[in-house]
Amino acid sequence: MSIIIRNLSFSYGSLNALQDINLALQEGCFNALLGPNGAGKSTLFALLSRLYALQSGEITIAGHSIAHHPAQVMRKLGVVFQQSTLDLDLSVAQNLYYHAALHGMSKRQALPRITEELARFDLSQRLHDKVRTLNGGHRRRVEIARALLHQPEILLLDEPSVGLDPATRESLNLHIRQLCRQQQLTVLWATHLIEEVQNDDPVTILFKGRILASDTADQLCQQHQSADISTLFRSLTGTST
Ligand SMILES: Nc1ncnc2c1ncn2[C@@H]1O[C@H](COP(=O)(O)OP(=O)(O)OP(=O)(O)O)[C@@H](O)[C@H]1O
Repeated sequence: MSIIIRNLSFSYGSLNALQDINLALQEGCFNALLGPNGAGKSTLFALLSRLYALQSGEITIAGHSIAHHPAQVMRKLGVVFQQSTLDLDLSVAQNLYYHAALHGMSKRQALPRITEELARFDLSQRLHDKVRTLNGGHRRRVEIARALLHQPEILLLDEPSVGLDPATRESLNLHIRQLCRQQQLTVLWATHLIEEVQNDDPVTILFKGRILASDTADQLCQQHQSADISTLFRSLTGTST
């Protein structure tokens, strides 16, 4: 299941944050959305997750138009926002049960899902701890576990590794890649860190609200005769990340 975006534009007053975006994610893959600060990544996430209403263009998620079938879309989608939305004074369990309830799951239905996701992230022992006592990497893992509770087919992550140390960033990135391989999860991972992108990833480079390039990192480098994705990014945008 994938996301298809057609002719999407969005402005904040006179500022065009996204201009004529056309994009189809590769199913079951780690799709990277690469752009410097202000490129429009968070605005795109706000539209995909229905925080913002569409102004123009169309988005189809897992075959459903987000404008016409929002409930079906939300069932298929998991979202991890840039800023943490965990309640620090609730336990991990309380945060997860609350989210499960929002998706219509009873406590009895939620418990095996919570157990499974926390085990996957090596966090089973922290179930009854307050989120405040977890380090940044573990909080991120809880947020991802939460986004996966209702078994979405597509997972959106907006700069999930910001503020984490390099080793934690890498392990999070590898973990998400494993989910793509094992569960055919379709992932959209927004980042401004080029080292988080691998050569065979489908990559979209967003700059000042426009898509400058979209293909696998390898293909893009070949097409533009660039030594690597970092060099290509610099030559296309005039900036380094
Ligand atoms: N609520 C808002 N009101 C007005 N302008 C906004 C608002 N949110 C974002 N913008 C502007 O829209 C453009 C795109 O911002 P956006 O946050 O989507 O980019 P981004 O790629 O996510 O950047 P960052 O990595 O810094 O979050 C920027 O010029 C930003 O200043």
